[in-house]
Amino acid sequence: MAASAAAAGDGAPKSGERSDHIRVFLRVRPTRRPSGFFGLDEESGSVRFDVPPDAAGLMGPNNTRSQYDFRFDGLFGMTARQEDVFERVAGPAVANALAGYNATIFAYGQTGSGKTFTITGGPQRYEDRGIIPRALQRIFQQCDASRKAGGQATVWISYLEVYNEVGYDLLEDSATGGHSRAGTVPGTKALEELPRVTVREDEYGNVHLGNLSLHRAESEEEALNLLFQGDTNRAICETAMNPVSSRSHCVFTISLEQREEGSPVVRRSKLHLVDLAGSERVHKTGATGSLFREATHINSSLLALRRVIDSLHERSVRRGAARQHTHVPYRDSTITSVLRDSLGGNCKTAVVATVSGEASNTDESISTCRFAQGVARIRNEACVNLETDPAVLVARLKEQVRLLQIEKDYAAGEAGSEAEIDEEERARVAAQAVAWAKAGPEDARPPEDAPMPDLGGLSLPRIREGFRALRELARAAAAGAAAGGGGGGDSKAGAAASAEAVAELRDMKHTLAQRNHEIAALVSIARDLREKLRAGGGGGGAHPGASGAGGHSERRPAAPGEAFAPAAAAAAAHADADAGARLPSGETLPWQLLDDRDASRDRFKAAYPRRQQLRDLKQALADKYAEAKQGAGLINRARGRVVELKAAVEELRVRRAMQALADSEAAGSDGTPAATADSAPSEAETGLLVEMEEQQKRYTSAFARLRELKGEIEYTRKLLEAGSVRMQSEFEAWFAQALLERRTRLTSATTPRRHEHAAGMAAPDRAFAPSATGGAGAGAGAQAGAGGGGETDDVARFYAARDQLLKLTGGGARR
Ligand SMILES: Nc1ncnc2c1ncn2[C@@H]1O[C@H](COP(=O)(O)OP(=O)(O)OP(=O)(O)O)[C@@H](O)[C@H]1O
Repeated sequence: MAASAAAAGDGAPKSGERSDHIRVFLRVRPTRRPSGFFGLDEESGSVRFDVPPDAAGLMGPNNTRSQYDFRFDGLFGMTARQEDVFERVAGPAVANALAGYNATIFAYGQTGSGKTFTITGGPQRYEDRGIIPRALQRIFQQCDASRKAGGQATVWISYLEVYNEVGYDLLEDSATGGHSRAGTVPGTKALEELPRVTVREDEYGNVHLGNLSLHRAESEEEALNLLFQGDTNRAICETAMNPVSSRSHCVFTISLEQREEGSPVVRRSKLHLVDLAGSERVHKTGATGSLFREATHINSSLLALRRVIDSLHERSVRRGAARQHTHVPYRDSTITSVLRDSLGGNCKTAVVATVSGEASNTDESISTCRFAQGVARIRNEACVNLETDPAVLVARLKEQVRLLQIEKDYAAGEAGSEAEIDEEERARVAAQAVAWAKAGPEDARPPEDAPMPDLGGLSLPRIREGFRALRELARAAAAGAAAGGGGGGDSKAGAAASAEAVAELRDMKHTLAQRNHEIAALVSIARDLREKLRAGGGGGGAHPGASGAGGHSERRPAAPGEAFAPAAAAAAAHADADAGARLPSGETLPWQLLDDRDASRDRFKAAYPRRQQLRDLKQALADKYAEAKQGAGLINRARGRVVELKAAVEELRVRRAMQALADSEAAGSDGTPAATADSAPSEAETGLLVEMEEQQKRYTSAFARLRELKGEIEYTRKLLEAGSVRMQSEFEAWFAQALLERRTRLTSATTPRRHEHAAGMAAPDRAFAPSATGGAGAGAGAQAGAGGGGETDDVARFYAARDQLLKLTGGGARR
């Protein structure tokens, strides 16, 4: 569904508006080499950096300070569990979103400090699930509970990536499984193929994200599928991108629409979960040339974020007109536009500042803490977003019109048949009238909007019967309150009827016309609203106060033992190895082996740094399946045993009853008192009952665990799938690069060598022609193989042109 999401929410009735500071948390990524330069006091939330004089160089050449103090709303040390982070940071945000407030959580920190781990989770274990999957679980639990109570709850998902100031929709076509380009993994795309999202601000300052698809998720599983789909697209895009430039912000948004049973009031809210790009200063990226310019460009969006934060603080300390006129430069970058409401607007926001505890990162860690302190000074004005659903109002007014029509007909003497009604009908009408009179709380009259009783058609006998029932009810109620209650039934009422009826009829006609007019106006408002939404003002336009936010994925030089980065892939394939292409492990794959794509893939897989991670996932999945199988066996056995025990208890009870009968007969004959059928159960029976209870407990807990396991298996399976897709995509990138490298070497070789190679290399390029099952995934590389050697030259030219373009645009283009 292509729509657009709207941010902010003017026009909606607002209630419970509150001004809150943005909450800030600090999380330290585990490391084997902590610097020891900082201490956390979790109780007070304070952090102290004490940089020894001999390490002052880490803080820059002109630094004279050695001690830095910061205060947070909460601290998470190196041993903090994902579960704890979720409960403290996201638990309140999820509760706020469910209560109708917009909420945002964003992670800020240098590359590799754990932003993605915190927001999305680790790719290795179920326990490493981050805030997004846990938030989805909690939200769907609540929605299911409210649906069971008769309410309505709808969840929508969108996933935005902001790269180089351009927004991309990571979920386009997810609903249909997506269409990938030839050679990429099905359902995934290269970034440039994803639809661009436009950011537009309306006259009220509301931000609209045009062309961002919103996907309705009926269940937690569907929502997780969307998350994995978006993450996979993100990973594939990273692979295909220039490794150092692959820095982006990502915003996962959960939109909620809730209504309690019978209420026309709708609560709309959004929860934005944002993974920002790495915050390290440009010189640290080690980028040069066009990449340096690109890094600067990306960094500028975070600088814009800082400027917004500073302006918001300035605004908060000013008074009167000066305050009103303080300019907040939201429009300076895409991510600040998207986050507009989350910063200083209608939203409850929390920030997780992530730092790495190693000595070499001390300056970045302090800079991250400073940023968080700035954010903590911002106040947001959050309110519950309530709207009255025009459709429900229209239905209500229609009902009023229907009743007025009936009354009008009656007053005009056009009521239905006057035939007498039988006993059964009389009882039914009386019951309807009494039920209507009793609707609503005790001792109160029926609520004004209680639907009128349906007497089964309007006729005098029915109306009389209804009134009679009401009179009896009133008399019964007034029974204790002395005599003289009711007004005598008949007499004068009929006399004045004629004149009054005419006047009443005129009033009713007038009211009827008014109601019809109101309905027409409301229908027209509803239609306009729908048109506006369709016109791209925002699918989320229905949702007040929306905004997005960005996450990030940065490619850094791979740390020892870390996953293989596409950067390494490219560098590896370019490696100066006469003998062949360099595999991610550093080994060499002989050029000739590239002729055999499958064999090359096997070698790549064997050398793939995330191979162990995939193996662990497979093992975890197998373990969980085994546990589920064992649990199912336990359940079956417990259930079988309970059935057996029940039968045994039943048999003992029958025996006991028969014994009691025999005893009572015997007592009748000799005069001793008889045992009764409900005499105390025997020891054997009690033993059976105790065992039955135990088996039932066993059954219940095994069943609960099995239900949990289902979720764990599903999630682990998705992690494995995502890991496999990523490996495939990295292989495609590496393979395309390796083929290109081989071709380049061939063309630059000496004539005799060229002959020598040419004999063995015409085939390889043909061998690389994309097949139905797995063509080239890495863009240009894919084309390289598409048609043999000539086209490979085209690819070489393409790369040269691309490099030229990158130089000219300062990095605007990306592969
Ligand atoms: N608290 C943690 N516990 C265990 N591993 C962690 C933790 N935080 C991060 N990691 C691991 O550290 C590595 C880097 O983390 P992550 O990718 O989340 O960093 P990031 O800040 O998002 O980096 P980037 O800016 O490159 O996206 C990952 O392998 C991740 O699994």
